[in-house]
Amino acid sequence: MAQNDFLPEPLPASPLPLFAQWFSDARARATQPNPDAMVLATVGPNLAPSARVVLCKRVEDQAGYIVFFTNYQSRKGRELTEHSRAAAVMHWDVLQRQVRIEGTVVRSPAEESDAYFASRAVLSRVGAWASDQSQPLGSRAELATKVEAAARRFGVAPNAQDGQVPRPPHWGGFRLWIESIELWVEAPGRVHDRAVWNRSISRSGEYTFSAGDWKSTRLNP
Ligand SMILES: Cc1cc2nc3c(=O)[nH]c(=O)nc-3n(C[C@H](O)[C@H](O)[C@H](O)COP(=O)(O)O)c2cc1C
Ligand SMILES: Cc1ncc(COP(=O)(O)O)c(C=O)c1O
Repeated sequence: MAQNDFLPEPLPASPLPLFAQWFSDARARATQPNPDAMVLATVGPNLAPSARVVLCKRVEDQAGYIVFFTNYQSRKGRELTEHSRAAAVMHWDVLQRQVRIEGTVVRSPAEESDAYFASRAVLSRVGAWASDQSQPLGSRAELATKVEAAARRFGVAPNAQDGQVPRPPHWGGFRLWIESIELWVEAPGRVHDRAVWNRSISRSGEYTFSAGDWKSTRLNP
């Protein structure tokens, strides 16, 4: 990206097409090994925040949510089940861009999780059965034994390229519905370009929200 390629003036009514463009720019330019990586923050007991990296597997810019996949019994999975509020941050250093998202999660429909799980490498599918994500583990050898047992259960050889491994019921997607999104562009002298868009959303179905209009605000850096 050219330096000083700032946010449009006036700001667009919806930030989502621009966000989707930034996300696809980062993937197309392969700016880093995992350009779809984002830090995901959740709320734990006593309102303590916790954060970790996950991969953003889909940007749904028409409806206004993003999707990531994980173990529903992991720490993040349990925290999101208890408190549905979450925040995510993407940063593409080479593009001098940052995106901050805040919103509410719902689990993805089972068919969508099935479809994504089926697209994963077979050993990643075996691993999802073997790993009780975020639970204590005695040793690496203990995990290797669990991986071997899961592979045997589904008839998958150690060097297999494919196999029939169904999705574990405790593994699937979350849709993070966007209520607030900030787009940030780096600028010389730390005089960066920032704008935030907010909207209200209300649950309209098991997986869906209806959303009000966006309100945009430029911010000091
Ligand atoms: C680049 C990268 C991508 C990752 N993507 C995912 C992911 O999409 N889903 C996931 O469950 N864990 C992913 N992880 C592992 C998580 O960061 C984390 O270690 C794990 O999910 C356990 O988090 P928790 O104990 O907070 O639930 C990724 C880690 C890295 C470094
Ligand atoms: C534990 C775990 N689950 C899920 C993912 C999501 O990516 P993929 O479905 O491409 O394996 C990752 C990516 O690093 C991961 O580490």
